[in-house]
Amino acid sequence: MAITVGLLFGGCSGEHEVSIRSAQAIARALASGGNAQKYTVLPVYIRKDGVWLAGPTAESVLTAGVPHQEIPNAPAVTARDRLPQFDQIADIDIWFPVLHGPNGEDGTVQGLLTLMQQPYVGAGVLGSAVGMDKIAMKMTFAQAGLPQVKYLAVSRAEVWSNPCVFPKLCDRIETELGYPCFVKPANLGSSVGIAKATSRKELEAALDNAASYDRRIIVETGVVAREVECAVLGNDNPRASVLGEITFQSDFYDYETKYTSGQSQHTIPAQVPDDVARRIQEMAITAFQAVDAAGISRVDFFYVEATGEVLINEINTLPGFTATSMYPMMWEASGVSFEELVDTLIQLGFERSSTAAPKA
Ligand SMILES: Nc1ncnc2c1ncn2[C@@H]1O[C@H](COP(=O)(O)OP(=O)(O)OP(=O)(O)O)[C@@H](O)[C@H]1O
Ligand SMILES: C[C@@H](N)C(=O)O
Ligand SMILES: [Mg+2]
Ligand SMILES: [Mg+2]
Repeated sequence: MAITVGLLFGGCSGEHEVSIRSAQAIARALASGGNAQKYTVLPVYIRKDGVWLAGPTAESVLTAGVPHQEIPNAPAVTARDRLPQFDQIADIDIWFPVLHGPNGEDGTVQGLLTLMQQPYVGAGVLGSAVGMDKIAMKMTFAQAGLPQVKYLAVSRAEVWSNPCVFPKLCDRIETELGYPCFVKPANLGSSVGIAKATSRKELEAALDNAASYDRRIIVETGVVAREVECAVLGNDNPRASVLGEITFQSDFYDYETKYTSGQSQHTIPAQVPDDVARRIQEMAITAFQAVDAAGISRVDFFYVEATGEVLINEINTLPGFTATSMYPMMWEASGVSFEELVDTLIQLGFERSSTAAPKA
């Protein structure tokens, strides 16, 4: 009998639209070749307001590729409306959370599925939470000996609450990091809410904007470097893909550059010396294990060619699967087709859930 995969997508996150595009690609791969007989896909869509929808609405969002339009003047949503309708999801054998960003890639959904004793693809609560929060992630990477850019952790309260604190905060950033610096909401992805600041005025605006997305904000020294990524696949013995390099004309790899076809170029395998490639692959595995990721991750790096220095930027425990996303492309170039990749991820999800279950 076919395995029913609960394809969980959408979500309360600034990456909602990206999640829909990733889910479309995964649904196609699960319906192709040998996977078509092996798997039945049951789409489960989480609306931006947190309501879970299975059935025809989820199917139509997946087909159309656009978020569900909320009904004007609809009654206020209650906690009860948000909860998944269990009669519709009772047949699911394993969940594939294709959710990017907060409320999905951050351990929240993983916690719910763990409590329900449901197998799922990807990292558990710890790996998802640590991998999502760029401040916790960087502290973990530092502990694991991974080199990274200098950064400062900032809170929304420092940015918003007290007019005397804010100028001092900006002074500290200027003294300790200087310009250019990158201001980011700690818990987000797809470059949503990220800005490069080259002056005090830009820094102030960037902090205010990042604070609108998250209580936790990170400010980093800006580096001039090549951007290289590595895909990781596996549980306790993860393997690293060949590397990919991204190039673009824009100031940095922002949302539009990421998701508009033709705005970025991908070179896979990345043209870097063999020893550098090996070092980056090792660092990717170290990062994966340091945060306790599982199944899947993409690790992003800066390679400063002039000095040979490699700095880790971040890990993504549920990387994008869109047409311009690197994770499936790097595996394709490493000899793992998209169909094989989603099949492997599901098998790894079953394996992980059988070994992660606590002794009651
Ligand atoms: N410290 C930095 N120095 C130079 N460029 C940076 C720095 N931090 C981020 N960038 C630029 O911003 C982009 C997005 O940063 P980052 O990967 O941290 O964000 P993200 O939102 O988690 O992205 P995603 O999850 O989609 O990969 C980088 O790919 C790079 O182009
Ligand atoms: C989806 C996006 N956060 C990525 O890492 O690909
Ligand atoms: Mg990210
Ligand atoms: Mg990144």
